[in-house]
Amino acid sequence: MSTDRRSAIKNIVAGTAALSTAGVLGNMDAVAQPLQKNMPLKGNINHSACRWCYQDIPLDKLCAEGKKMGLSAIDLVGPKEWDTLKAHGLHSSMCNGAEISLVDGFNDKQFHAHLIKQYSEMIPLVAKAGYTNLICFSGNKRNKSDEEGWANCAEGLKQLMPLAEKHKVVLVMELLNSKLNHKDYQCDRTWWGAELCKKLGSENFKLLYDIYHMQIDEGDVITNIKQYHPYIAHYHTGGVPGRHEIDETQELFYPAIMKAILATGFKGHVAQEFVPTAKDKLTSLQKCIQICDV
Ligand SMILES: O=C(O)C(=O)CO
Repeated sequence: MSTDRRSAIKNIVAGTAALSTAGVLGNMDAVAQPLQKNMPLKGNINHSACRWCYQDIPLDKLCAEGKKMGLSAIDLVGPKEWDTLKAHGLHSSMCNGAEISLVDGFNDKQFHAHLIKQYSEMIPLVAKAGYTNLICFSGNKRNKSDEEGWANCAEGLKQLMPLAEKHKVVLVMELLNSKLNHKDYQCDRTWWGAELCKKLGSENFKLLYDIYHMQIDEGDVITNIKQYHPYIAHYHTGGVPGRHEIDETQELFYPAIMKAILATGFKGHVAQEFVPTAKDKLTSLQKCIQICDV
């Protein structure tokens, strides 16, 4: 290598290190950097984390530690735990507790009576607590075509829309992969969920775009977010493959995904839903928040 070329490369490396130390590259290099304990958050992304990923940590501790690292909400918590969130000044960004299960959902008429009763009871509770998003699921296909799934979901959900609209609650159907984790789940493609939103024609039914699940089933994450964002109320994260930390050990580049989400004008929450591999799960959570803090 010529001396000129070698010294040019040295200069680039030194320059990059200097920029990085000064924090100029910000979270674009947070992916591969160790956690920066006192890095202030930028305030553009509303950060949340899913309760189930930290089951062995008492909710009170998760809230206290989460708040310190910049969480403004916790996901997938039901009425019994809302008081704990409130005591810490945290929002419930995706309420649960009305669903039967991921496999038994709105795409099957045999569950409609039960689901309508449960959601009719839960919607006013969500509203009274000052929350908006309530999770729901399509259920498994069990040989139903796309058309039958859409028709059944629409028939069941339509009965809940007037109550949801009255209480300003949004029923949010989660997109899950059917290739690996939830075989036979029906709402497994963004276009399928968006079509259901169109059939319902209500701002009170939207989608939870789970970045981990959708990378597995359809990829094109940023393109799909750009195309379908009017139907998306909420986002979940997770590293692919493995659903672990969203750092340099996996294939998605979360800072770019977060920038694409912000560019759509999104004002909701992004909830971390990776299963930590690190012994110190809360340090992992803080680092993943930093990665997403664009
Ligand atoms: O169970 C799962 O895989 C989920 O993503 C639920 O949010």
